[in-house]
Amino acid sequence: MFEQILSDSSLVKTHGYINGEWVVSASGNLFDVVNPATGEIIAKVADLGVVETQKAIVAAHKAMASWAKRTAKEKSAVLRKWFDLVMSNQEDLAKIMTVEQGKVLAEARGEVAYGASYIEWFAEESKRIYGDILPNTTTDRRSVVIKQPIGVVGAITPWNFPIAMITRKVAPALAAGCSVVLKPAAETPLSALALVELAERAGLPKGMFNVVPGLDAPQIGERLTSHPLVKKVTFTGSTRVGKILMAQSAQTVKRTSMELGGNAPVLVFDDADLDKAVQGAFAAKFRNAGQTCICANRILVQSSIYDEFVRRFTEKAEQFVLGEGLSEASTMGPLITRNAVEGVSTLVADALDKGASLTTGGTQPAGEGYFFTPAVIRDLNQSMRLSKEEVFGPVAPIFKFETEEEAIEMANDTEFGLAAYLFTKDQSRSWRVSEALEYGMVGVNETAISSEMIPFGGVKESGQGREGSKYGLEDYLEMKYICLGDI
Ligand SMILES: NC(=O)c1ccc[n+]([C@@H]2O[C@H](COP(=O)([O-])OP(=O)(O)OC[C@H]3O[C@@H](n4cnc5c(N)ncnc54)[C@H](O)[C@@H]3O)[C@@H](O)[C@H]2O)c1
Ligand SMILES: O=C[C@H](O)CS(=O)(=O)O
Repeated sequence: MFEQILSDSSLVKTHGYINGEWVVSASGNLFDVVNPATGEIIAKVADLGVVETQKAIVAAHKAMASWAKRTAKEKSAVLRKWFDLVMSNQEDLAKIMTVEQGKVLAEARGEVAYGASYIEWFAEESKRIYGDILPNTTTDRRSVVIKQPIGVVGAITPWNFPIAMITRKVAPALAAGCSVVLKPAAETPLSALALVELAERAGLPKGMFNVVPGLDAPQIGERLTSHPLVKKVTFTGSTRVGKILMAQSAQTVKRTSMELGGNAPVLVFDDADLDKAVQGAFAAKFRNAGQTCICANRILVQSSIYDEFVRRFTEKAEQFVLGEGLSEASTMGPLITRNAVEGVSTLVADALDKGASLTTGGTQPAGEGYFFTPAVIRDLNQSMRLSKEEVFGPVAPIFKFETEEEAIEMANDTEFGLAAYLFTKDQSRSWRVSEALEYGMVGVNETAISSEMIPFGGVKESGQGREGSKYGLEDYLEMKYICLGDI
């Protein structure tokens, strides 16, 4: 097994974690965790279901009372200790992530630090939950607003950022005083289980953070969205699943936070710094082998610089070294599954069938891993699936536009609204276009826009709520108005 590459092999956990105990499935079932670079089974994890989810919810509910009695500073200290432990185990966590998700080690190390930054940030924010005293209509009363934890949080997360998508939810939930029942993606449970092991080592009380790995996501999700003790559902994943969870949550009027699908356009105007635009679009496209929700999904380039942009972008794409993420020589890993490769291949074939052309890549190398050579496609049109669908893979469709108005129309022609980017030296254009783009986040001459200090989230069918920043706690707090009469 791969544990021998770790300094602390006890971080590899294969049971669920409920109420401070490592538990096997009531059914005795296990599911395989596969290394996408080799197709090999690297672990067998307990396949938990409704029975265990129910137990986790009850434990989470009971645990909140004692956590609520701790001061903000005491909560902060536990979160800070958790942050310190994640960072001191960064290398092991990165290796666990690479073998189960595939991303190259350098990216995995970066994600561990990025995920840890949310714990650090909310360790501090836990001391900044403020209320309010409001003016009144009479002099014999006082109006007070206090903030209280919303309650037990059900969380469901994706495989593409196996640590950061979890800490971006669990850290603010704990900071706000909420307990959590998490169902991680079945493709990447080991990262989630290592995280909760470190939370336990940090002194987080039992029941405050529970992890329910399981293959039957719909049944676990149904429990989390319908149980009356769960007051909040927070989800990161596809818009398709987000809609299911929102509908299920409506039956008990749960509050939801949804971080859903994306279809990010990159607008490159002819007055842009071309090198900066190529580099920015390239980084946004190929991070995590193109498997991020804010990846450059459509690259829109003004006609006068189109050919030169395509040439320079292609030149960079041809430099990737595909390989297993543990190898320092690799600069791009595999996709998450064989199905993901087939999905990306189908999108490329559709574009080529309708008249587009490849300038590089677009092939499936021989071997057991789920690799796809980074593809650059030119001369596309709006009839092609790549103009509408989220690629979630290393394929860069480069579209041409003539005018600013046409670029904005193309960019907004999608049900998604997560992130968008534009490159221009014209300051008035940067404001004009940023305000016209129907997206929750806009990068101007920059595509590395994510951090724990910004409000991450989308509009339209990319979701609701924000994660991170000074706004991030609000999703886990309820506001209570107290009217003090007879003053
Ligand atoms: N907005 C963001 O911050 C963000 C971040 C990462 C990924 N995503 C999006 O996620 C998608 C890719 O991730 P994915 O393939 O893991 O998404 P997915 O929606 O297939 O799965 C996400 C999670 O939901 C679970 N799930 C699936 N069906 C479910 C159901 N019926 N009920 C309950 N849970 C269910 C999965 O097991 C997984 O844990 C892309 O669309 C990407 O844009 C968005
Ligand atoms: O895939 C979605 C992630 O939220 C992207 S980022 O790592 O937060 O930029």
